[in-house]
Amino acid sequence: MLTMEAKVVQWPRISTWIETDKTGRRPSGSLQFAHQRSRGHQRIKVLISAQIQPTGTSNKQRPKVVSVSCSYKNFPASVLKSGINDSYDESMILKNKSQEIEPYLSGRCIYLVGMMGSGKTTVGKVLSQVLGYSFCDSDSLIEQEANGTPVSDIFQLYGEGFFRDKETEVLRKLSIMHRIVVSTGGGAVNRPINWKYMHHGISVWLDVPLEALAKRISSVGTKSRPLLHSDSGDAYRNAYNRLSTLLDERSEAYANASTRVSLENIAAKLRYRDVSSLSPTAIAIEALDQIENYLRDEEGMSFGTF
Ligand SMILES: Nc1ncnc2c1ncn2[C@@H]1O[C@H](COP(=O)(O)OP(=O)(O)O)[C@@H](O)[C@H]1O
Ligand SMILES: O=C(O)C1=C[C@@H](OP(=O)(O)O)[C@@H](O)[C@H](O)C1
Repeated sequence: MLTMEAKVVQWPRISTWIETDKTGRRPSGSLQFAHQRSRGHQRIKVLISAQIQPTGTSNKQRPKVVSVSCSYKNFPASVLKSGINDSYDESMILKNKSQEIEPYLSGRCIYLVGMMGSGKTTVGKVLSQVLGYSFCDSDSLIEQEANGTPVSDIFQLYGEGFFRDKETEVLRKLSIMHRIVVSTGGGAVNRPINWKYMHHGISVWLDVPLEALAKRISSVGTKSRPLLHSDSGDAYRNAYNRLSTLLDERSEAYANASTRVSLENIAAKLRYRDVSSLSPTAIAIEALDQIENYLRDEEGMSFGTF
């Protein structure tokens, strides 16, 4: 989005006056201007609106512009200039973005990968809803296949190796399916065979700072996450230390994903101090942006004007 902002600044010339509304002797109302320009195969359209109000009773007083907004690619000024600051904007952006991208996915599944607590389930549900996809949690499928035995019990009763085999089996079955957003288990990235299956679709690595992961996990508890479970000590510290070791072991494997969504990058773009204020919707928007970039690189696709 930062690059979009730069593009808006680069082309200040306004070519078309779309609408003007002046009432009575004292002007008030709104002005809208659009500027279109071709860039390669894309047409870029920037829309600038100004709300105008009279400042007093005297006709000599000049009207004042009370707000100026600018949008580009359906991104309103709040996003382009000062970040996403309202959930209505976010929902609209997400909806528009998903409608743009969905046809180019050709039904391919989306696999969310990332550490425990990175938001694969939370963000995955948002994405599936806007794309009109089904949602699947690979841990839940493993539990179903084990007659409802929870993941933590599977680990305890049969060991991690057994769980990993089931995980691979579930990913193999999903790889021939379409139109599903899959939330994978945090360790699914370790086996190369799992990548073979996940590369049937598009994978998205949710890259979340350790502090945020440990905070989220220690607040919900580690009972359902056997690799993090500990009965004693400081929950945050324990989770942080264990996650840190796992991340060291897995970073390279996560980087196999088709795309990466860095919460630190989103927070920086939106000028948030830290990632804890980022909503699942804002993260889903970035995921769609990254998927769009991936599709463009992959196919050299020509997306329509936005
Ligand atoms: N953007 C977010 N902001 C704050 N909390 C979140 C966010 N995304 C997820 N969470 C919380 O973090 C915890 C783990 O999220 P979850 O989606 O289950 O992660 P995963 O499926 O990757 O293990 C849940 O309690 C969830 O509510
Ligand atoms: O990171 C891991 O190895 C694991 C993550 C868990 O899934 P979530 O990432 O959904 O918590 C679950 O598959 C299992 O406890 C192992």
